[in-house]
Amino acid sequence: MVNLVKGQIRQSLSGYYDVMGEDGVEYRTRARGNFRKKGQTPLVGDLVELKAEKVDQGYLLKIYPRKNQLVRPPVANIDTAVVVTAVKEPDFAANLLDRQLLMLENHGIRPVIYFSKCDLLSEDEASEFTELATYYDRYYHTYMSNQDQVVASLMANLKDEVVVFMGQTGAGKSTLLNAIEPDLQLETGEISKALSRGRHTTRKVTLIPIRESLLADTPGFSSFELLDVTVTDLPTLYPEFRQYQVNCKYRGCLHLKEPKCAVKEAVAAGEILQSRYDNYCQLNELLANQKPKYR
Ligand SMILES: Nc1nc2c(ncn2[C@@H]2O[C@H](COP(=O)(O)OP(=O)(O)OP(=O)(O)O)[C@@H](O)[C@H]2O)c(=O)[nH]1
Ligand SMILES: [Zn+2]
Repeated sequence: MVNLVKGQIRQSLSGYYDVMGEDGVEYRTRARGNFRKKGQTPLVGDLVELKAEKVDQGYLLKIYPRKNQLVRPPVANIDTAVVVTAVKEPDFAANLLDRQLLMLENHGIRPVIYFSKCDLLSEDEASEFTELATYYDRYYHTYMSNQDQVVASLMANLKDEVVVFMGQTGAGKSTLLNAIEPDLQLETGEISKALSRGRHTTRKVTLIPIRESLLADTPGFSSFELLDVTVTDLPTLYPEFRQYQVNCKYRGCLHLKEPKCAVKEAVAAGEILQSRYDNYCQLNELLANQKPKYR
């Protein structure tokens, strides 16, 4: 008897896709040539339909439309990305954090911020960062690594979601994933990673069920590519701009040189963080000078 089942790809490894069926059964499947012809590659996180004579001999029939997808890690239908950002070592860079937040907003992925290495801050620096974290927390859930029960609060926020971890190299992604699930035993630190380079030659991506969420065990990297965003869409990716722009005098105000701009007034009044606004102006210039893309 041949079974037709709907499910979600939970793991991809050397051309095999392990699918958790809606019937609670795990199927090992392959993609037939029909996907290649269409130029489609199944991704972990994909909602699929499959046919299986035996649980280890299924094949994928259909991939349902994705709500989003990332390149690194290659995962589809992501609900939330935890942006791991070191407050020190490497030095905190507000514009890097902001770019990651924008990229995620643009993909329809909810960003959550995790400030790592807070234990390295002096008392003065710590109070400065707490202020910064409080600002970001108004618009995104924000955690500081030295908070009490930080892993438990973070995980409570990620229930029933597909979650990826991202951030600069050395930010502490593997360390955080290990704290969430010690069984992962991900290597941390540059030296141990350098020693084992080349050992893991197969590319495996897994969504692991941990405390009622599905976590990608492969951390992602920050993307420094130019955003695929128009100059007019850019300000809509800043939640605090969205909040103030209704009071701008001009419709479609880009908050640059326009008079009576509520966003600029909020920056001047210290209600919007100067670094966020400066970063916006920089990106606007970058996008405005970007060569048009022909598709
Ligand atoms: N003091 C302190 N060190 C940390 C913390 N989190 C991570 N580290 C250290 O920072 C270094 C990098 O951490 P990793 O977890 O390997 O960073 P990563 O983001 O996975 O790095 P890549 O795999 O290179 O992208 C390691 O030496 C960790 O021990 C923290 O909260 N406090
Ligand atoms: Zn404005």
